[in-house]
Amino acid sequence: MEKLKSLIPEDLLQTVKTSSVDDLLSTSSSLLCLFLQLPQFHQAVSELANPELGCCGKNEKTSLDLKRRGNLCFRSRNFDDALRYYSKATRMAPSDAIDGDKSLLASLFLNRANVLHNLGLVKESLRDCHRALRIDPYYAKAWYRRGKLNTLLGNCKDAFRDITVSMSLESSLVGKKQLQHELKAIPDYQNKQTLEYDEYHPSNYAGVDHLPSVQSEVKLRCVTTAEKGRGMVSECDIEQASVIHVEQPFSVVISKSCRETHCHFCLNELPADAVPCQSCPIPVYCSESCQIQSGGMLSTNETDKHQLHHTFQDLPDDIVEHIKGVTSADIHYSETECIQEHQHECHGANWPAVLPSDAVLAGRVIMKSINQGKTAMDLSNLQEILEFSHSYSKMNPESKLELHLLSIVLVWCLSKSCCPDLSVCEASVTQTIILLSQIKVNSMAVVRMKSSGDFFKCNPSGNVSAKEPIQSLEQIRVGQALYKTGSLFNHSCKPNIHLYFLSRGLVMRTTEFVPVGFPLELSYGPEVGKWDCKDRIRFLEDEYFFHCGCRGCSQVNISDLVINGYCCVNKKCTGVVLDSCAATCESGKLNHFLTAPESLDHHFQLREKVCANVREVASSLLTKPSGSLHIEPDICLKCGSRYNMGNCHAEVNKAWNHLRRVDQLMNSGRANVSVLSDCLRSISVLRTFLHMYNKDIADAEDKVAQACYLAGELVDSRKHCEASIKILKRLYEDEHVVIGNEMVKLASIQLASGDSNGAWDTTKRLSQIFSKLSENPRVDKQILFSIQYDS
Ligand SMILES: C[S@@+](CC[C@H](N)C(=O)[O-])C[C@H]1O[C@@H](n2cnc3c(N)ncnc32)[C@H](O)[C@@H]1O
Repeated sequence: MEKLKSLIPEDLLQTVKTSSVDDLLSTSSSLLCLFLQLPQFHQAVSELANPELGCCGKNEKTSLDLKRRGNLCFRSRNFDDALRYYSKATRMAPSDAIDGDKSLLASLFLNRANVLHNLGLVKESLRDCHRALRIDPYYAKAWYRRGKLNTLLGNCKDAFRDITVSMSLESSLVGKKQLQHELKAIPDYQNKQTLEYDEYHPSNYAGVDHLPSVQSEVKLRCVTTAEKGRGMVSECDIEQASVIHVEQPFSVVISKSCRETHCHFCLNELPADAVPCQSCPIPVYCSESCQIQSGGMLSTNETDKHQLHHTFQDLPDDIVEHIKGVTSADIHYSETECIQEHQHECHGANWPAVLPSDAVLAGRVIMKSINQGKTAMDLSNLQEILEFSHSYSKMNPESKLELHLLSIVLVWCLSKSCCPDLSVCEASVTQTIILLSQIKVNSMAVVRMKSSGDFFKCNPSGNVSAKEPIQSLEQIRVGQALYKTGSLFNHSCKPNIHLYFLSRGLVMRTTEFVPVGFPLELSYGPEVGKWDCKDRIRFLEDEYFFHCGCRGCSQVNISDLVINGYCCVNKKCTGVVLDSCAATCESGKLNHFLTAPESLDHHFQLREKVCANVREVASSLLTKPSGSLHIEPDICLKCGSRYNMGNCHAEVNKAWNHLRRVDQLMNSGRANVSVLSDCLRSISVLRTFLHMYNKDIADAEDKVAQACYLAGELVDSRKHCEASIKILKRLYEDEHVVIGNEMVKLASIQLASGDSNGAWDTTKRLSQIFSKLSENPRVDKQILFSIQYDS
């Protein structure tokens, strides 16, 4: 993009950077005219769009080379590396490539099945045998391995049939004899039931999670207001933790950082036997079901049924039926289920691998609209059909230029690599710029909760030393998706709904009781308690182009008063002192303070139900009549004492620098007892100057807990972790996920120190928190596991 930018004359550059949405046809036209005449442009885009110049096609030679390396690793019993090489080789192998007298792909699946078997991954290994047999039904070794694996799994009837098929394909007498021996070794198969269905058939191991149902009584309505545009409100009273909305995405794309670790369709973590796209090496899927729904084809060789009968004519009918059952590609999806979002990307060109996720997502939206016959080939009606809002005119100049360049490149790439009818003209570029700006404000990051390391692997008996970092839950961004109705929910820094994802699906639940007529709002990122008010406002202006006027940003709340607050000079006073920056921001809210409409007062009282000692922090402010409220910098909000901040900023910064250094030492595994005394000194400095509920102290306590844990000082570790939780409880509501995350750490410390009763209680509490927020089986499973382990 930088190269393209340098080709634009200064006056055109300025016109583009200062353009409004009404100027887009003209700015797109001028840029297109310029670029289409320039050889440098043609060279740059042909490297992206021309499949001949791309490196995103299958490559037999590379696949064979990877297979050879896999074989070497296998021979030296380095199974982990062998698995990696074989998996890479399956991605590069063309479906028609032959190695010796076998299909390359089938032999790779069987080799990988051997590795998986050696790694103890029996089910995964069985699935790979299945894949090999679907491609080559006459693959004796694959039938043999399948038989061995089925024996291991107790599927004796299947094992008997598999080995019988393998024996019928074996030409040598010695081999036949040996297999006969194996058959006899299968435990009393006649008396064992075979599985009702083949558990390892592709149609039976779809990785996609099912979405819960919306509560039947829940009714939502879309309303439009001058401040926020469209938004969703409740048409009835809605109880806390009700599922209010579920939705599959209009379009979705995997994050670049997760391309090797997560399924490109359902976005769940990849199993060891991931399957590649049939036509290109870019995506990998957790199962055939995801592979097909994404637009790929099943790796199969629809063998002539006649020939099958002929080859296996001496075998009994039930075994021939077994062969047909195992080798057929019996997995069907209706046209609506096959989303085919990837199909246009697998022509070998580089652009899907190189362009940013936003652009790949835009490409998917465009191709979906074209394939469904909804948009013209100059995309002129794209904006109307999508109906997403956008804020192009409010974007910063650099972003406007970026969007122009990206749109021209994307339209060119789509047209040259997969959709020749798509016209590269000012209309299509204009619509693509609008689409990209819609993606900016409407797309959601699809996230997953991930625990660091094996969850609670410490021994509850307490005799395991704490060498690993404390267990914690973190969110990872696995994809980016557009949801048509989901995008109508506005933002609030004090949200009343929480969203989570199951596979690609979006689920929204209320986090509190929502009265009829009240807006249903989620957080786009910043939340009261997590960020201070000015940072939240700045973030939303930069990323979403609006000035937030939610109740968190327009009404005084305790969290915003204390989050960056200093303590009062009067050591007996619990009041809070604000610096000038925070005081300006908070006093701006006073106009709105206590002016909420009568009908909503009850709701606010519920929200502001804070424990007595937190209310005390700003008690004078909270008890004064709204007209006489006044927030001044450097003055305690409770007792009015003046605080000369003097060098306290410098002292606080110095303490933080110490703590950051400890962080680095911990990350490089060099935390020891001597760094602990540094930590404790720093905490004590922070506690001298900052208000007791300042978020910085909670963060510092968390770090110190981690350092103590690594140094084996488990009693102190627990003390600091609990101190962090205590502060978080002042800043957030009791059952906020942030508190849950800190409790995960506490439970892990308790387990390591042998306090199984404490860990049991903590785990129950955090399980309650997570179960209110999510039905994500991955998170629940982890929590459940810890409970079972401990009990
Ligand atoms: C995902 S859309 C939400 C739906 C949007 N209101 C509509 O009409 O389509 C995000 C946009 O809604 C508006 N918005 C959302 N939350 C807001 C808030 N708290 N205050 C002001 N505007 C808001 C902003 O324009 C933002 O860029």
